[in-house]
Amino acid sequence: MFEEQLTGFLGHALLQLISVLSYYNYELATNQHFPDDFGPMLIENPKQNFDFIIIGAGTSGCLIANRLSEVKEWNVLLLEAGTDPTSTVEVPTFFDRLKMSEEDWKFSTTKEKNACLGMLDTRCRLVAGKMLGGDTGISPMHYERAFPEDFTCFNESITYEEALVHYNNIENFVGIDNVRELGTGGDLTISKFGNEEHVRQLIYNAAEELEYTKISAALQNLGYYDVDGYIKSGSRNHFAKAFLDTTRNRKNLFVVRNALVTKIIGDEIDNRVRGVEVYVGKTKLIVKSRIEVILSAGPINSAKLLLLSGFGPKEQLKYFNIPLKANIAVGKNMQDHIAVPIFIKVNSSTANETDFADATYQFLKLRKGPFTQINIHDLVGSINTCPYPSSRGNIKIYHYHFFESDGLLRPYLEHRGFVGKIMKSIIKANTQSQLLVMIPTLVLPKSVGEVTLQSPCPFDAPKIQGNYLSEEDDLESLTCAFVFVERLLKTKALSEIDANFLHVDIPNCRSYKVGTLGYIKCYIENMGMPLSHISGTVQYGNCSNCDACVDDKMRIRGIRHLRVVDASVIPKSISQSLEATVAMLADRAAADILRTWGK
Ligand SMILES: Cc1cc2nc3c(=O)[nH]c(=O)nc-3n(C[C@H](O)[C@H](O)[C@H](O)COP(=O)(O)OP(=O)(O)OC[C@H]3O[C@@H](n4cnc5c(N)ncnc54)[C@H](O)[C@@H]3O)c2cc1C
Repeated sequence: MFEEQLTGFLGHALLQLISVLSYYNYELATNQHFPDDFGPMLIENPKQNFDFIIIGAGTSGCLIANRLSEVKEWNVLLLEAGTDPTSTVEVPTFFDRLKMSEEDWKFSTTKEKNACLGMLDTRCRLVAGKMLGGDTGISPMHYERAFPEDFTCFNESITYEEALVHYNNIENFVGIDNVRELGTGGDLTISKFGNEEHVRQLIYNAAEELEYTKISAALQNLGYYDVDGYIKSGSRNHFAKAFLDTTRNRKNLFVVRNALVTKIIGDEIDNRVRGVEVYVGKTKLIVKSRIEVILSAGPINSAKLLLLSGFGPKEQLKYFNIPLKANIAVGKNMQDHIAVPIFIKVNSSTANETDFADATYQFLKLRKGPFTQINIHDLVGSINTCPYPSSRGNIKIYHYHFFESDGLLRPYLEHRGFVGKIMKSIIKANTQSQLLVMIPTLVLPKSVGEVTLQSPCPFDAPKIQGNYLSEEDDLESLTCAFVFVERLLKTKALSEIDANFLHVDIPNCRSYKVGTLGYIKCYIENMGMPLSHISGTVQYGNCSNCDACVDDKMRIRGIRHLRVVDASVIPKSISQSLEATVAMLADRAAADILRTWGK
């Protein structure tokens, strides 16, 4: 079945690569980059004390573990629910195939009212990486610093100038196009993807006709650009590789896989956190921390774990009979970027001739060629639309290109959860023409969601109410972006390839005339989907009487020795992708920990 679906250029090439990998049992995954699994030793002796326990070896967890274990006197325990990234993670072009895999937490929202209406059961799928490296193992690897204006949400606790120091600490840009002056001495190698498909030049030309010129690595806020990526020598440079590799020989960093933390434990008398309850495989352990517990489980799981441990809204915890430790607004204020894929039929050929065997050889032997690329997803437009434009651009447009009868189209649609009729209509169109997908994404949404508990059982998924597009302004913004894409299709550049809007058969929108405002809104509500760029669930703030859960040092308010360091603390969606900023915050938190507890 899987093989039948893999037709089209990349589908064939993918199949070839997979068969070569399995025939030769080719090990692409690089677990030799990581410290050994300390799980068996921890089970044998759980009573040993650690100075720091870090929950989650994702983006923030790997970076913090790296920084803290630089201090030889500190013993650092890093607990990760997932395992080592597999071979698939290594190959950049497979980035979209990791959704719904074992390396994805596979979350979904409750039934939505204004978005994802064309998805199964009207639930939005949310993706989150479950492996060493976390989301950096599952994302398309875009690396973008936030804009100075994005820092207003930190209430002046973090200035752009301070952030620049930490961005620089992390980055190691290799290549010539470093106009934004990214750092060059850090652990995270960043470069360009180097895709040169003909169609991207046409998109650049079309955007230019609408006065959005090509900008270099987003030096300016508005325009089209080739985004930077954390890719190193043709492979994904996820954060476990970038930040755990150099720690391999340290004797004071202990990394445990298959370690699901189920509770943060402490003393009510002095409001002090003292360790965690964790299942290593099936073995339940209590592990103690001498200095701090650092929660870096990502924006959904960090909120869930805090709630399970008694840090959250009083009423909710009472409902689940969880003893209250701090009455704070955990789980409220969930922010995300929301996107709408617009499918476009391309009737002229835009394909570059590629030899499948050659592509496979190029990747396996030389780490070059199409497998080192992420389709044309590294081509990004940053534009401004009504009704509330922003100087940083309120809409990003991402791109994807499917060749005729492309076998990667079905998994693309399935992983996003589209209902059968919608899938069928798009796949049918693809048997006759190539498809270009333009994906306008609202990066500064007003709608706010919430993460709560489904039950007090730590093994149950949390309840996630996305509330996507619940604010009318958000729907208006995406409607304006949709109209912008229609204008792009009318440009001279895109007329050359006979690019036309694909009329997708969306059962809920059949009563609308295609092209009317009613149709566009219906299209957005049905096809609109989140990008899982989630933040805000444990929000940061420097005020004493507000919904902030952590202070400006990311410590849980009113609680000692517990910090939250991950995407959940960012209080408001930022206009750029999140990883660079999440890493910047982790580097800043590590510096603060070193200042506070260092000898
Ligand atoms: C599909 C996708 C694509 C994205 N694309 C981009 C992009 O291209 N560029 C960009 O800048 N941003 C992107 N983002 C956003 C960005 O990746 C995230 O905001 C950021 O990586 C989050 O980092 P984090 O440290 O908060 O959490 P994560 O990186 O998610 O790490 C959390 C880790 O904690 C582990 N964990 C969770 N619960 C427990 C527990 N109870 N016990 C033990 N371990 C636990 C998880 O398994 C995971 O490894 C993307 C996000 C997703 C999901």
